[in-house]
Amino acid sequence: MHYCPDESALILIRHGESMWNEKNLFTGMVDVPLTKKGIEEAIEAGKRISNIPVDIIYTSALIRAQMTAMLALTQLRCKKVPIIMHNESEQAEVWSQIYSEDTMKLSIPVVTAWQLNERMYGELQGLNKQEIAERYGKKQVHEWRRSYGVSPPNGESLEICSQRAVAYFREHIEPQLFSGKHVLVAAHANSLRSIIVYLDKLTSQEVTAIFLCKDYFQCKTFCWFITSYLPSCLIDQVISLELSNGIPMLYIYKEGKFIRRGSPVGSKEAGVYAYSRV
Ligand SMILES: O=C(O)[C@@H](CO)OP(=O)(O)O
Repeated sequence: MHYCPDESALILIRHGESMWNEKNLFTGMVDVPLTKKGIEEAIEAGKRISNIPVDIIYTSALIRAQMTAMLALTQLRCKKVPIIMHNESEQAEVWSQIYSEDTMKLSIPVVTAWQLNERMYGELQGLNKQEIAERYGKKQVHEWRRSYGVSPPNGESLEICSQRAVAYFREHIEPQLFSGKHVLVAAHANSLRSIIVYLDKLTSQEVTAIFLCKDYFQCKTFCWFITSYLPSCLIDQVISLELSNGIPMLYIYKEGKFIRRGSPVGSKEAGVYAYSRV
């Protein structure tokens, strides 16, 4: 499919596997790097979006998302250089100036924002997910992990995480898309889930229902019921709200609407992207 001048692409990528994902530990705002597998996932994600002419990148302030963005960018066909913008102080901004228009044209600004960080998991951070499920019960842990309004002990609920992530998206990222820029966002399971809820205009009740369904998907009879009675759009949402590590999700912004296009797969022809259902 070719790009139309009046549409812009929004690519959401959850970071590749982190060293605490590998150990099945609650990570939240703890800043851990990618594993070797996570590095490979990030490079593979880059291959899948290599034809999309990204104009600007947003990542969280955490290294696993920043590594994912930088590694994915090594695969971009346009061969532009991603440059992390430093505006943590006036001096940082001045001292990181680029004094060449041509060089600027060959670079892609990378904006880091703590508002896109993973939800803060409070007193669960660093603890093993399996052990916590055995200690507090699967239902309680599922509620902490996947409900909309319930917070883990001294942590953020998805709702609280959404308030900061979606506010940032609307204030900083949406205007870029409105102006026709193609945007890549490399972030985390819950901050991206928050943004998808906003893009798909889901209500908090639908989010909770979706996670209840997802939980029962493993149960055969319930699965028969759900696939026979639930609208396919909701079943799709059960799948797409859970972004897998390093699998890009593509939205097209067109005429004031966000259209989910599934996960892009790189194609041989420049400027063309195909997409597969997630
Ligand atoms: O531990 C975390 O930070 C998150 C994402 O890995 O876990 P969960 O999938 O339970 O939200």
